Amino acid sequence: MKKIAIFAGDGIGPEIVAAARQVLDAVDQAARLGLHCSEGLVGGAALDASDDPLPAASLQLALEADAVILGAVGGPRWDAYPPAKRPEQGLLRLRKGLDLYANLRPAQIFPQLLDASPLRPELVRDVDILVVRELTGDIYFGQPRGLEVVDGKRRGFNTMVYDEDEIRRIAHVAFRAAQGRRKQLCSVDKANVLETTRLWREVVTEVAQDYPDVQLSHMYVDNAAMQLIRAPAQFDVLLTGNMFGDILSDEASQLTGSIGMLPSASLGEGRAMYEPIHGSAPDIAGQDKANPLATILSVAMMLRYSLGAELWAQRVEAAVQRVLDQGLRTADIAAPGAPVIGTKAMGAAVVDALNFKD
Ligand SMILES: NC(=O)c1ccc[n+]([C@@H]2O[C@H](COP(=O)([O-])OP(=O)(O)OC[C@H]3O[C@@H](n4cnc5c(N)ncnc54)[C@H](O)[C@@H]3O)[C@@H](O)[C@H]2O)c1
Ligand SMILES: CC(C)[C@H](C(=O)O)[C@@H](O)C(=O)O
Ligand SMILES: [Mg+2]
Repeated sequence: MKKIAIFAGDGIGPEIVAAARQVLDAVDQAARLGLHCSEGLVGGAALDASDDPLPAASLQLALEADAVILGAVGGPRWDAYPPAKRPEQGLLRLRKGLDLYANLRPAQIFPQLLDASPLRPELVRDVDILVVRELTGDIYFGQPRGLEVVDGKRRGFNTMVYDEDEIRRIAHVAFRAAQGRRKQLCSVDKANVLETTRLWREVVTEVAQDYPDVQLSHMYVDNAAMQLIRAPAQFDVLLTGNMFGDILSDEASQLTGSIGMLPSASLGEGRAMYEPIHGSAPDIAGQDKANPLATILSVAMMLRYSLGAELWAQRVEAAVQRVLDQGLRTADIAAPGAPVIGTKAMGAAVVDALNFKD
């Protein structure tokens, strides 16, 4: 038996997770994986119930699970909460508590959606990028941090910090990933200005010695942000820190047509969480409009990385291709004026496509 902890979270979280759960249940039944799924609270939903965005019981549930699925957290309802009590802190503490330092965010082009990308089809056609984002360090977690009043003036401060071990372990993940792909790794930093990322560049260069078959390049983050729009097909694996990875992966999602298409795996030693890269989308929450495919593709990543079910991962990915082939579109990936379907119908269509026999 494999234990799966599910945290739907806030906003569109419960809607996209319900759709992904249907897919997971269908696979579980067909493949006899023997999954045992338990639901827990994180984010705003947890704050409402317990005044803590990550209650101890939720962390425990995640620690005992073989894998975790997370929808999304946050929303305007909790915006005025102090920083440490915001829903997002629940997610960050969950990632840290499970030591999920490697966040893999694949930006893969679906040929059916070439028209949905704001970029010209010839620019994105050959895009296949894996963003490897460090997830438990950087300015997100550095101390000291805070808000204070100095000489009558309000001041906010955070600390960007990486030690060499943190950089080395994520670099190894990225090099190994590159070995299984096109063997090109671009490490993104701001080494011209920031000490942390100067160390980043040094350590990544040292780690490269262990991977002579991988071609390493370095790029400043401002240039990388520009190159992702100018010529995105030049990238294979993009290795970067927590904050740059957050921003660049949202940017990369647009190459695919929508942030609603980008799944992710957050991996540690023997632990893993699967989460779409997008947020709780308060503007469309509760309206059956959200695209559940990023979450469904995250389930495919879970089948691959945590459940040893590669064949079923491929079947889920093929089912997503099939619904796109059928022309089924949620609003975010539909051409202007074209018919759209809702979150529930998209989830059901993927389940149907799973059962489809050629
Ligand atoms: N992993 C997470 O839980 C996570 C990630 C990002 C943001 N957030 C939180 O979510 C809240 C909203 O943040 P935001 O608006 O900056 O980012 P967002 O990703 O929630 O939404 C940005 C835009 O993308 C759209 N969008 C996002 N996911 C979509 C989907 N599946 N289908 C269709 N459209 C989709 C939204 O409607 C919105 O217009 C904030 O509280 C933020 O902190 C959480
Ligand atoms: C909600 C927030 C903490 C989170 C992050 O910055 O990591 C989100 O933007 C993401 O990309 O998963
Ligand atoms: Mg983000």
